[in-house]
Amino acid sequence: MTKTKLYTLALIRSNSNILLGMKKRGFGVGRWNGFGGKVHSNETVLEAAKRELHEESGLMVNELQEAGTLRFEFIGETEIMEVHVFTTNKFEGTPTESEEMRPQWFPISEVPFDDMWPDDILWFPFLLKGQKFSGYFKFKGHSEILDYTLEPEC
Ligand SMILES: CCc1c(NC)nc(N)nc1N1CCCCC1
Repeated sequence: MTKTKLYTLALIRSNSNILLGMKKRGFGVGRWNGFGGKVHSNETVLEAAKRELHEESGLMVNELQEAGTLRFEFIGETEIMEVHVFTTNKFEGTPTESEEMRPQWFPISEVPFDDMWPDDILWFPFLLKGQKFSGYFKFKGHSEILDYTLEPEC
């Protein structure tokens, strides 16, 4: 029986820059990504997004904008990962390295897609345009997308 597990992902903007973190251990290690993780049973998705962002980057936010929803199937695994993507350009604090992530600002024109999850290059344009999106990706291993759907969502 396929189970869906909730995750968050927060992408922080500042003018023409975006904050990414180099994952230092665990799932996705060695790839740049936004900040996020699992939603705990005693919190909302939005609360989890703010908590994970603070834990992984040191930044504090009052508000996060919903940017989109991504669902991931990995061949051979029963769990569907449902990732709620958020963004904001209003934050407090200074990006600080954590045990999980090493934060770095990138100009939007220099997002290191070659060192990110392969789906990111597909949905980033929606995020950067402020167009909400909904996507479903079927992965074989951690680097091959077998098929996917991705559409704007009102
Ligand atoms: C593995 C799912 C995933 C993914 N594709 C496969 N792409 C990006 N950018 N982030 C992902 N998450 C973000 C939430 C925390 C887990 C990793």
